[in-house]
Amino acid sequence: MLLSNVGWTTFTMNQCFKEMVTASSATKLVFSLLNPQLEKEDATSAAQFISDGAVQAESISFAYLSRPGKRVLNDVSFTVDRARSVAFVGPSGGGKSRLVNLLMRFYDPNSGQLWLDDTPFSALTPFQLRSNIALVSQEPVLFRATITDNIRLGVEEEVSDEQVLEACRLANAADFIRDFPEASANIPKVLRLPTSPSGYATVVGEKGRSLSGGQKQRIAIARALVRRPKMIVLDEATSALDSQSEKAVRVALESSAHGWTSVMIAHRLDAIRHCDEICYVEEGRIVERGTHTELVGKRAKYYEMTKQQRLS
Ligand SMILES: Nc1ncnc2c1ncn2[C@@H]1O[C@H](COP(=O)(O)OP(=O)(O)OP(=O)(O)O)[C@@H](O)[C@H]1O
Repeated sequence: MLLSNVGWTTFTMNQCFKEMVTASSATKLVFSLLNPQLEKEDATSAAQFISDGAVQAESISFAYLSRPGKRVLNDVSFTVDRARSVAFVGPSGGGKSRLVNLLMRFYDPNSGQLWLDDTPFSALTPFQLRSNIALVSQEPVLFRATITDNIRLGVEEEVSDEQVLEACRLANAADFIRDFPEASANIPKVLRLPTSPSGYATVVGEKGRSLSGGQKQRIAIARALVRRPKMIVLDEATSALDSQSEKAVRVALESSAHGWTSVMIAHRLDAIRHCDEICYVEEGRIVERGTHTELVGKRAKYYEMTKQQRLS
């Protein structure tokens, strides 16, 4: 999503990555290519911003420049307290992904304001914001590098092997990674995990071609977790998992157990029914909100969705 938002083609990125050896050098290059301004801000800015993980949207509206007359978000307000979870559901085209775009500050709202704790988004640099919020999208971008390097990608500070393993365990990825062959002939020793040499040193093909959709999604979740974010945004991030695997990830990621805040978007209601609050988004507005039980009790739009999915 980030790549498409700045207009880079996959072809260009592939060219860049052909000669890459380590993820850390790749990361620096990617970030500077994607947004030179970010690097500048980074160098001159601003203290690191450490959030509690509470987010608030106050009457936000948004329209694309190409369609100024059509508000894809219209007077949307919500609050997610620290370590709580909120889900956005609703029909296709309702505006859920636009909300994620605003939360990650890929765009700014035309009116209204978003807050991270008590600080308006507009007072934070993108770097300050994104170092607190990790996004996992439906189709994560993986690079031709080892699984470990794909997971460590973008993290400036030291990430230990144990942290990588723990993140993979939570993301329900540890088992399939352990069973992968190590493509040892081509891997410099320095890239191998001493604690678990097999699997993690496997080089995934370009764009993660050698992995299934569900495996890519779980690696992307592990990548988000090693950043130790205050907030995790899951945009259809488990859509390719079977229901057993999705449940394992969901239980492991419970916000209350880890202290992070989660924002989830999903079409499969099974994946979000446990959230503290569920918002039904339609035509750019939140038209229903409450817990799963409350919304089912309303016998309205959310309830209809549960019926379509045969969910009780
Ligand atoms: N780049 C764009 N320019 C103009 N309109 C856009 C653009 N991207 C999305 N839209 C419009 O914004 C509206 C909201 O789209 P959005 O992707 O947020 O919906 P969604 O609820 O996430 O849908 P889905 O569940 O299918 O992912 C849609 O009407 C869509 O056509």
